[in-house]
Amino acid sequence: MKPTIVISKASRVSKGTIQLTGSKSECNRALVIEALSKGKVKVDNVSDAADAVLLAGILRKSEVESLKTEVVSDSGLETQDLRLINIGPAGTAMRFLTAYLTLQNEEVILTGSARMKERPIGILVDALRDLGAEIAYEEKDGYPPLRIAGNIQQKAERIRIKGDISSQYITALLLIAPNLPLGLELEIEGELTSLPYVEMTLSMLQQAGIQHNWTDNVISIAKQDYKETSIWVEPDWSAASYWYSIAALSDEAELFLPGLTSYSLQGDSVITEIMANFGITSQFRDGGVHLLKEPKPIQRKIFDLKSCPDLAQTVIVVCAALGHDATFTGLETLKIKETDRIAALQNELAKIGVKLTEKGQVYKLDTSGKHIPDYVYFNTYHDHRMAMAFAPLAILIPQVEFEDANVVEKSYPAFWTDLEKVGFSGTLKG
Ligand SMILES: O=C(O)C1=C[C@@H](OP(=O)(O)O)[C@@H](O)[C@H](O)C1
Ligand SMILES: C=C(OP(=O)(O)O)C(=O)O
Repeated sequence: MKPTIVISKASRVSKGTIQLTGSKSECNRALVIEALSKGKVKVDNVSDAADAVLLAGILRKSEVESLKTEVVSDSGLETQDLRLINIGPAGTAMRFLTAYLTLQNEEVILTGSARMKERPIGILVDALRDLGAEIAYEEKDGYPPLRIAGNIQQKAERIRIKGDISSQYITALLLIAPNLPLGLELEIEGELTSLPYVEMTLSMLQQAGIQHNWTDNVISIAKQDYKETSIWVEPDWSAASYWYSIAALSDEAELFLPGLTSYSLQGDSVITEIMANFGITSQFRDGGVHLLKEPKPIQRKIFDLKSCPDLAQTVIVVCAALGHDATFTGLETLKIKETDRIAALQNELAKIGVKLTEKGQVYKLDTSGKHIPDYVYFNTYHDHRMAMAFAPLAILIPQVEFEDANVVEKSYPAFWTDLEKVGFSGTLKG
């Protein structure tokens, strides 16, 4: 049995300094760039996020298992060693490695957690096959596990890819582009979701000396060499968002998050603008950001989160907790993340009497039935963000318990201990 954790907070004042770990998104890109640059590019401030630690282990070749498989060759049935790479629940690692492994000179099986086997990857596999890669599905078409042959024989340089399901497919292709013999011209079809993540990829490639051209819906990267440099991974703005919720739900708040800047590569830094609506000012000074609370009536009623899907749970839970009815758009991709985040939000918000209803692509939050019980048990659905987005509710609810204390490790292992620094108490059970 996994331990649960019970969280409470005696006062509604939140003050303290929290040093956040490195961005999982930046770190995973930097690690792939490091590996493909053959050591020319180094990564500085590697994230503690489990997804990043795992990817670092794989790319730096310590976390691999060997699998005995039987193959038929000219001399009959033989046993062959095949590397089995299991990336657990790490979505970016799954997508980035799928592309990366087509360039390596061995055949591998790439798999993940039970949930990963439900997260689609067909769009990326089709694009890689169009380039010339050999990839086969081991179980269900369109989903991991994959058997990736390596040694891509590139047959096309221009390919098309759908942009509205996951930007991670596009990032995966852009990351390998400088190493493709013919380079890459990627034509993005339809609306591009999670746009800041593609911009992050291109900026990080640029830091590594890789130039690109982006005209209309075509991104081109020629075959080219990396420069010798090191890439510094910024602290994680998605993790910072939970501190903004804590400030928003507190009566008084003064929090300092060192290392965060207003010119971050991370689109989730838009949390500063979103939370300004909830009376949180962000002052960038002393080498970080100070969060200060000035209570004010909330005006904004519509939130479009297409560019920052990882903030959806944070913002929706804050609105629910403050009894602020609002409309949300841009949530289409949430159903294929660590869990179906729409269903998970609906189930858990119902525990405080709040409804999230879906009408086409518009989601409405109805807080008219909101109530604050003395105790709530929240399920976490193998989703770190379900735990972290709901934890600030302990400011309003005397005791909140979470199904799986370890779930936060995916992106923010120190989350529970950091909460203690600002007056929360946490007790592990089981
Ligand atoms: O590229 C990245 O680092 C990410 C892109 C986003 O995914 P989608 O592009 O699938 O929305 C985001 O939700 C994920 O947490 C990280
Ligand atoms: C969606 C997320 O991660 P991934 O897709 O990398 O599993 C996330 O961290 O919220």
